[in-house]
Amino acid sequence: MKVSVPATSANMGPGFDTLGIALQIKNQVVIKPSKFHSVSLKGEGSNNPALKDNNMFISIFNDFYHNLSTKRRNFRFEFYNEIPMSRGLGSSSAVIVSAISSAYAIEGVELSKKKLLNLALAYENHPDNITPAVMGGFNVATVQDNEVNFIKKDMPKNLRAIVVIPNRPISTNMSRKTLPYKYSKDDAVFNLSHASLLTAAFMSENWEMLRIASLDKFHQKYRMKQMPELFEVQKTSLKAGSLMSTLSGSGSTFFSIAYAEDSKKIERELRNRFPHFKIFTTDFDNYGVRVEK
Ligand SMILES: Nc1ncnc2c1ncn2[C@@H]1O[C@H](COP(=O)(O)OP(=O)(O)OP(=O)(O)O)[C@@H](O)[C@H]1O
Ligand SMILES: N[C@@H](CCO)C(=O)O
Repeated sequence: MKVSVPATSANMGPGFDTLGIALQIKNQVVIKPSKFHSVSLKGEGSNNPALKDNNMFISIFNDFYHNLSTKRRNFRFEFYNEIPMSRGLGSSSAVIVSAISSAYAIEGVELSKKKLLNLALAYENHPDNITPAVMGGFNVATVQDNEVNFIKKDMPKNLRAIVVIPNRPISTNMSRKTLPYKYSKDDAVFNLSHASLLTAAFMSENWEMLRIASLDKFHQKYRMKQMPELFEVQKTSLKAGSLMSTLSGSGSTFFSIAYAEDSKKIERELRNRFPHFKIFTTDFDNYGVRVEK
């Protein structure tokens, strides 16, 4: 059995804890019944031996598997990870979503994407990464009475994402602690109006509006101060022709959207300026988690 889950970029500027989009960068796990428990890791995280013993995937998988099954089978878990950890590309959401999906699939128990999303919420209480990880596409999501309510929009083929992945991680938990406890009414109205405009721009495919609509006063500047080069990444990307350029989730990755025909030039300029960062262009994912039995 094989499960794959896309990377996600959350917030998208002003949509703190609300907006998110799925990318064609994936984590994949292959699970096979086996005499003994074993784990193999390729790609991101493979240089971290602790992940073989103390792995968030295995612990969430076991929570669900032990609830769903009376049998005590052992498995071999083969992880192929493309999503870098603690870089703001939804690595934790991908693990949560794939672990829950895998436990249901291995037991042959039906699980709708809507139920999966609500189960994932118990492990990550903001819906902006888990929703696109499950559904794919661009998503607006809110939580009411422990349920995610969302609207999804498929991304068109003429746009690309350009990601700039710094060589240092930022932990989401730590980074949330650097944010103000309270915001002024002016800042609240600023973010409300920009997030609304950004959502309307995606829904109506008014891409030229993104440059203004993606401005934020809630979180980016506080987080980017931890890595001041990110201000230059943003300027370079916008100057080179990106439609928008925002901190991805809690960082440290910077995420830009551009027309397909502009994306390679933007990628080249970013690479020239920031040779020590990992920089590439990718498509959007419109499907979300995929289970192959
Ligand atoms: N492939 C993986 N296997 C096991 N655990 C992982 C994996 N990827 C991420 N994790 C766990 O998730 C933690 C990273 O979560 P964190 O929320 O800080 O970053 P992120 O999800 O990449 O960023 P963001 O939420 O801003 O997009 C890691 O420290 C590790 O505990
Ligand atoms: N909305 C979340 C995304 C990262 O998980 C944050 O900005 O902290």
